Amino acid sequence: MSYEKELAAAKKAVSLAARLSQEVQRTLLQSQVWKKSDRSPVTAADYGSQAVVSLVLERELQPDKLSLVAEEETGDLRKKGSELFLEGVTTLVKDTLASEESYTGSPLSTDDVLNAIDCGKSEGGSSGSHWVLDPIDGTRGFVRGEQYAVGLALLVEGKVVLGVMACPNLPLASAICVTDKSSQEDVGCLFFATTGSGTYVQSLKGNSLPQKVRVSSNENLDEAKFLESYHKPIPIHGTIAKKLGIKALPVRLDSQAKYAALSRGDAEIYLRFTLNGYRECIWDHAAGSIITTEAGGVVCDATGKSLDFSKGKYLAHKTGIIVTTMKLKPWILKAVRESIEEENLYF
Ligand SMILES: Nc1ncnc2c1ncn2[C@@H]1O[C@H](COP(=O)(O)O)[C@@H](OP(=O)(O)O)[C@H]1O
Ligand SMILES: [Mg+2]
Ligand SMILES: [Mg+2]
Ligand SMILES: [Mg+2]
Repeated sequence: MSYEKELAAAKKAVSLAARLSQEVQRTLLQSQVWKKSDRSPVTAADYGSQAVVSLVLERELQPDKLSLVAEEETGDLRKKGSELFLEGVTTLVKDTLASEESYTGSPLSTDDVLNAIDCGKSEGGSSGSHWVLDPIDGTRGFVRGEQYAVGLALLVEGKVVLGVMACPNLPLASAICVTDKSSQEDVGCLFFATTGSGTYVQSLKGNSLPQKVRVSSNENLDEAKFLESYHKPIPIHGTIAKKLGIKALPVRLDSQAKYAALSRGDAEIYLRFTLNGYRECIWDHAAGSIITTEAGGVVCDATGKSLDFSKGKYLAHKTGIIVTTMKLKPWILKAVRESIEEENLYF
């Protein structure tokens, strides 16, 4: 199956959500950053992006029932005192949809926006088709004015078959080796992949044709570049990198932009070990994983097994996510195994 119609709808949804998020990022004030019950940040862009993607998928695909597994919920938006904020989100969604010719003139109420966000309550699973959405991944990076992504994937019978990811602040040239000023200014990437058809990137501005991307062919660990999350140092990453003989310091990036950067060869390794038994959500990895594997990369857990997206909203895996190239996988897994043993870590 080619998933042509689904891909076109997903690209449209993600591009519009990215447009909304860029608008918010330009004018965001610290006072507009809310805290969720787990203390993590959320903004009008997280809610607005989820509403836009939900509404666009609904309008473009007109499914009997849209099944969407998405990060945001409407509990806080429905509380007393949130009315102004909700009005603001509704205006953002309305203006974003109105910027698309085919959607001009459709009325939209705050209830429509709340219902569109609530549409993301599906639990996913191993049967049927489910869309998986992280409306703003890397909200911390978004708030700092740095990297973030809008990640949308389609799960069919428990397998990711399509992924689209917008990285509005990622240079088209490279996330790491920015050589001249013009390549720094040319930012905003849209990555997409469907099963068996490879991974492509195009400018988010829509002014270039899609280019096929491949992971790095570098086998020399001395020169390998390694990515990790921005927000928390994870000691075992350093142990693994030292064992591998990697000379460069890790490059810290927020969001699934790490998967996208690796898919086009900006870096060879992305390690994601977590502290305190944190459970990974599927929306943090679904789009990124297919974008990497379709570009010839590998995404697995600390034991070398592929990630399983079929168990509901959480990933079922042995702690530690490893993203790398086929060629380097055996070396990384060996270093991971030895580091886990040496540090007496039992996951
Ligand atoms: N303690 C933790 N360990 C690992 N991931 C965490 C975490 N707390 C939150 N996250 C997840 O990590 C994501 C960001 O990943 P990264 O660090 O690669 O930028 C967050 O996505 P959101 O920003 O969408 O909430 C959130 O889901
Ligand atoms: Mg996320
Ligand atoms: Mg998010
Ligand atoms: Mg979040």
